[in-house]
Amino acid sequence: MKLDPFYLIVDSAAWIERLVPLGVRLVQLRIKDMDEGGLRAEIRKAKALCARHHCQLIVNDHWRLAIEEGCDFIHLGQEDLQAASLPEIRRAGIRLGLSTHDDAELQTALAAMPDYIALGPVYPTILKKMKWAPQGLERVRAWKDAVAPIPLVAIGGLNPERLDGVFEAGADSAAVVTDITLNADPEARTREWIEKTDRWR
Ligand SMILES: Cc1ncc(COP(=O)(O)OP(=O)(O)O)c(N)n1
Ligand SMILES: Cc1nc(C(=O)O)sc1CCOP(=O)(O)O
Ligand SMILES: [Mg+2]
Repeated sequence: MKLDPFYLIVDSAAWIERLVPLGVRLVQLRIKDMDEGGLRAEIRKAKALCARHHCQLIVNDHWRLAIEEGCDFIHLGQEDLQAASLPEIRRAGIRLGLSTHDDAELQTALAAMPDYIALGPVYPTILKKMKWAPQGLERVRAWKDAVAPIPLVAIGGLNPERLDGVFEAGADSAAVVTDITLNADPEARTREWIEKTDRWR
């Protein structure tokens, strides 16, 4: 499976409505702290927008709702995976991306045979407090050797200047939140990401 090299992560369908029409091909809806009705409405809206704009939607965390809403790709962290039912996910035929941060997590992820494996944080991130030190590019290289042919997603502190480094180290896709959502001009920054990832597409 080929992932687009630009993997946008946002926390609302409103962001998807704003940025996906610019040409984003891979987007994750990552919503924390919302009631089930609100989540369902956001997922439904995100799914419709992504279908209209030929963008792959990946739903973070809320795998049951994603299945119920007819989505076809989810992302889970290691704790999410422990609480989830892999057989149910497989029965639904939904694709699965998994987070990893160390060797033990990598072994757990490989055993689940996911559709991609994410490694982070490659650089320091301001989005959330993490217990892992930045992994660095050597770690991206080591992960690529361990996961291939499963696609590798790099995440954490990425910006356009860091993209060539992570792709040269073996990442297949680069995931981003704050470099875009906290940018003074998110639309212009999104276009910059699309352009900068073009040679890796
Ligand atoms: C592409 C990608 N990689 C990693 C994560 C992090 O997932 P997780 O560890 O479950 O943490 P939360 O994002 O749920 O806070 C991700 N969401 N996407
Ligand atoms: C959501 C997330 N997961 C990570 C991991 O390492 O698993 S790093 C991260 C935050 C990514 O945001 P930004 O691009 O703003 O650094
Ligand atoms: Mg999670």
